[in-house]
Amino acid sequence: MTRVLVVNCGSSSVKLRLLDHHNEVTDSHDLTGVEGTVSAGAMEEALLGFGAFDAIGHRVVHGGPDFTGPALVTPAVLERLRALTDLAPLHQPKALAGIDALQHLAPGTPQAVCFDTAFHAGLPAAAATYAVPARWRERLGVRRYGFHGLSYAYAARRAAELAGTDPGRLVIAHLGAGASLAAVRNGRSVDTTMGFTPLEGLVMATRSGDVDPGLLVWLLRHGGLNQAELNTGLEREGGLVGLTGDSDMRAVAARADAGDRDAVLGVEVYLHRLRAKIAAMAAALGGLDTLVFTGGIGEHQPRVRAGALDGLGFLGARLDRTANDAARGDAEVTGSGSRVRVLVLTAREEVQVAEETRTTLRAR
Ligand SMILES: Nc1ncnc2c1ncn2[C@@H]1O[C@H](COP(=O)(O)OP(=O)(O)O)[C@@H](O)[C@H]1O
Ligand SMILES: CC(=O)OP(=O)(O)O
Ligand SMILES: [Mg+2]
Repeated sequence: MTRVLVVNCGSSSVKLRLLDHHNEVTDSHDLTGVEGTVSAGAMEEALLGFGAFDAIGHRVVHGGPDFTGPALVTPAVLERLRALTDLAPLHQPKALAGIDALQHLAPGTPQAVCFDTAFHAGLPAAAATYAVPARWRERLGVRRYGFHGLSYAYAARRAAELAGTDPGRLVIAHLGAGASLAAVRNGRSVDTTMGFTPLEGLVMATRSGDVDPGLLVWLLRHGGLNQAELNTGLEREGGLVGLTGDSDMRAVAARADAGDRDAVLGVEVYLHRLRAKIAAMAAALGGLDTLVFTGGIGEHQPRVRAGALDGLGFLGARLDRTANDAARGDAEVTGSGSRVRVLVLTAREEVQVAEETRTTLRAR
């Protein structure tokens, strides 16, 4: 019966949603372009006019090795989350600041933390392990975690509901400011494109995604960069912004349409990587039955969906161009003769967070 205030600190936004006990969003506010942290003052202003709530649920990107499910916020939990800051530098400080702000604004209201990493906690060892020295893996805990799990958990359920059957070998593309893919079977993650941090994999708004690890060593030794500059280049000045000067796919796509050469290349690099990784996820599943697009770009950019499927005909995936261009909200965009169901789903991380928050409170 609990009304839950959900705080979703993404890399490019802070999204506040108040959900009633039916998971209907009754109040909502987005803070966009938020860098670094969120102050209590900003949070208080954003919450003006929101109705009453009984609990608060936070999306926290990194749960490290310890948090494989949601937890109630306690001083000890906060201490453990603070230790993970460098593993998700664009997200973790913001989420912690949000928890702190709400402890001041709504003292006594229970707060839960729900993790992006939890959905991938059961990744098969072959997908979770980097081929690095054993002492790094054992002493430093170097492994692949995976992220966007709250979005994947919701989308996997919703895909089954919409398709009216088990989605089978399911690949979900969460394409927002951050972007990743998950290979899902029977509701479980069997592979994903992000790793130890949310920097691995696809080209993102400001993150490079995959680069040759040898490049990093070379840049430190010969590129005149220190580790802070290397971090900034990969996390904040790479990806679409590094390729085109714009971090927002809307602007990049508009410039590409107008023939801007950097923007054309930016879209090509983005799509080249996306297609390659969709095929890799399909390989982890031994085939592909359902492909889902979600996240700001996945939901709102038909040209990115079309571009991703262009060249993936060998997987049996075809798009209905008209349905793809017209898709609003949750929609099926499968083309005729396609052996793969293609769906567009609105990302609803807040639903997953609200449900996990209620579960955590009940278990208290
Ligand atoms: N209405 C829209 N039309 C086209 N693109 C959009 C739209 N809304 C969002 N996007 C794209 O989605 C990106 C943000 O995705 P989102 O999932 O909201 O990000 P975050 O990672 O902050 O949660 C924007 O940078 C933009 O490129
Ligand atoms: C994990 C991650 O990259 O999240 P977001 O896309 O919200 O920045
Ligand atoms: Mg997001």
